[in-house]
Amino acid sequence: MSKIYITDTTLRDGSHTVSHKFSPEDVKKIASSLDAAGIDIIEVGHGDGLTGSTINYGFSPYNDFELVRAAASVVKNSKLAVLLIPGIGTVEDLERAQDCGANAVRVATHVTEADVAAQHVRAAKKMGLFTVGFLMMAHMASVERVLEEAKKFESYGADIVYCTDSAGAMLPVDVRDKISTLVQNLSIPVGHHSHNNLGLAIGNSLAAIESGATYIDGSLSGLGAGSGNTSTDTLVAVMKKMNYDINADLYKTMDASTNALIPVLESKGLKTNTNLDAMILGYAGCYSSFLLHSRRAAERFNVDVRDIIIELGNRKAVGGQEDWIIEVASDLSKLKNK
Ligand SMILES: C[C@H](O)CC(=O)C(=O)O
Ligand SMILES: [Mn+2]
Repeated sequence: MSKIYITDTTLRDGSHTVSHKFSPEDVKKIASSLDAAGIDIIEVGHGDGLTGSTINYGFSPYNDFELVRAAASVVKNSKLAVLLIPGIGTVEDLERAQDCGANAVRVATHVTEADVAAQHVRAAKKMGLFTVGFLMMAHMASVERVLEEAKKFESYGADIVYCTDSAGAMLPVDVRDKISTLVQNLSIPVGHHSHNNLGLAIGNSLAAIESGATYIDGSLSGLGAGSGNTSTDTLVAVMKKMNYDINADLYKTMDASTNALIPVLESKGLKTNTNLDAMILGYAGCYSSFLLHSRRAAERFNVDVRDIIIELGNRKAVGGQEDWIIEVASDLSKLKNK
């Protein structure tokens, strides 16, 4: 199985959800957690890309360059990306973003208009940036047309090309058709970016991976435009469960949501209905009604509730065996204090 690389777009697509009001401090908190979690690429900036802060797309109190600089001050291992939509941002903006610490760019165009990105992709490559061609609204074009446009990005020198479901309108069968055609006919890697408007983001991401995509987007707790993006947290859990080779660490990715993103959202009066302990029930194959008792046992024995749930899954506990929860928590506590 090929290695799968994850791009997290909490700080760019997720920016739509906070009306482009992530501050440099918010960016530092979230980007450092994503970096610590082993996320391969962290995208930062206005939701509509570099210099998107306008009357058309919504003003941000912070400019993209401040945000990139804030992320660059904490990111040690991940690539740091910006999104550039030719016509909104310019090559000069990209140079400035690079000066602030960006080392990757996603050049985004409508799915039938890759032509407008030729000079931006060539300039980005010349600047030594990791360069992604990002074909938006991919549901609107036929498989053949998506391939034709993707080939343009390849010919301009892009390192990867994305088939982007901007409207969250694609069904798994559409994702399979488009991604497998790109994979079979391009010599550069293929990526996919989902939106969850039909509740299909994780399923479509998996369909993309099973069709040969090796770059997948997510965002913490699924934060993003519309119903949000593929949740990076869930994506990492599912990929680990399926034994895919990824760099991200499951607990640290969850912690990035719980300890970085959620407090930032709460500070802005926003809430998510993320329930990551429940996600671990699915990861571990543990009975859903065990969650409440597991949380209580975690507190009582001062152990991580996720470890309890995973161990209950390993021991194949079923309904009626709730007493095992205490036993597992006690065993984990003894191991911890050994
Ligand atoms: C500018 C858009 O928000 C880019 C994107 O994430 C998408 O098309 O989806
Ligand atoms: Mn998007």
